[in-house]
Amino acid sequence: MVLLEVKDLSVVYRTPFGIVNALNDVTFSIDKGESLAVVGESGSGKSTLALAVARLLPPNARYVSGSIVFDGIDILRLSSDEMRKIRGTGIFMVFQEPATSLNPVFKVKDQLMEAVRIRYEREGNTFDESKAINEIMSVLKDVRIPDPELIIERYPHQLSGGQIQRVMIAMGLLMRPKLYIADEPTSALDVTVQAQILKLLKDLKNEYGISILFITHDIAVASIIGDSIMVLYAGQLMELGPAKNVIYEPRHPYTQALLSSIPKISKFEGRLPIIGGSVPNLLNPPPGCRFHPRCPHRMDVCDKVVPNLVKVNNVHVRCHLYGQ
Ligand SMILES: Nc1ncnc2c1ncn2[C@@H]1O[C@H](COP(=O)(O)OP(=O)(O)OP(=O)(O)O)[C@@H](O)[C@H]1O
Repeated sequence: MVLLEVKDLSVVYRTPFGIVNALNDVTFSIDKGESLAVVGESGSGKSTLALAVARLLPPNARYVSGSIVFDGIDILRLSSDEMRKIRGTGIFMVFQEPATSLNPVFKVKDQLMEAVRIRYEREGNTFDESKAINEIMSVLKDVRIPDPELIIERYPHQLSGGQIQRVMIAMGLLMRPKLYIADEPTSALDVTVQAQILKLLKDLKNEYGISILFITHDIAVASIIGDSIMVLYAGQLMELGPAKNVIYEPRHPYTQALLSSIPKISKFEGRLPIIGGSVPNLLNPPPGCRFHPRCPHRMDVCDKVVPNLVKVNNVHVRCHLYGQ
């Protein structure tokens, strides 16, 4: 069953220097209980996509086209109040900087209590403090927080990055959203903690049937967390499909280049140079395929015509190598 369906989504930012074309015609869906990892270099539009889905784009952003249907509701048509109700309960988002997601003046316990209270309210139940505390302790154990009794009495600044991240994951679970959006939630953490949190997210996805939209610049991380992977480049969706296909039979030259930087999981070891050049300035994106200036397989057509998204087996790819 489809939970989130995004069609032809384009987003721009207005800036003093002109219009930044951050997302162009992005189409994808996420089923209930499925995870999609979005991967691409810095500036490819990943955060813009996550914020667009949660309707948390900054004021200088504008939806140019497309639709976002969440749980059967076209969320671009909702009022801010209606959207607020969906956020937190239907859609929960953990930001890149987890430290800024918690309120510095309240103890962890109060903030988790509030999350439970919001859910009780949504479900039409009367808030019961002792029941809520039991639930909080049980979820903190699920997220492998050591000494939860001590942690809940602390303020956010008294926690480590890994602890804050786990508290945020716990908060998401207490809210029981249908869609959990995580924007680079592990990138500030050390590798061991990153691996633990990814495993935890996967376990929780399976246990609670939560859908996940996971943003990362690291295709190795994407391959761990994503049932499917979307490769974004300069605001264009380049490849989208089941993780195993994208990782083991990458079709787009950009996906291949991303994979060549982690030879261990790729059969492309040593066959492609590490990707040269950088993501273009989106005030003035390259015409045609936005990857063409860096592409080792560039053809005459590539700087003239935007390739269509074509289906090759069960993967969608936007590249002239695969026809129009
Ligand atoms: N508030 C903003 N105003 C103007 N331009 C913006 C704004 N936020 C992002 N951009 C631009 O939009 C494009 C996409 O940015 P976005 O942050 O979505 O990419 P990203 O892939 O998430 O990158 P990163 O990994 O660095 O966060 C970039 O060119 C960026 O400079």
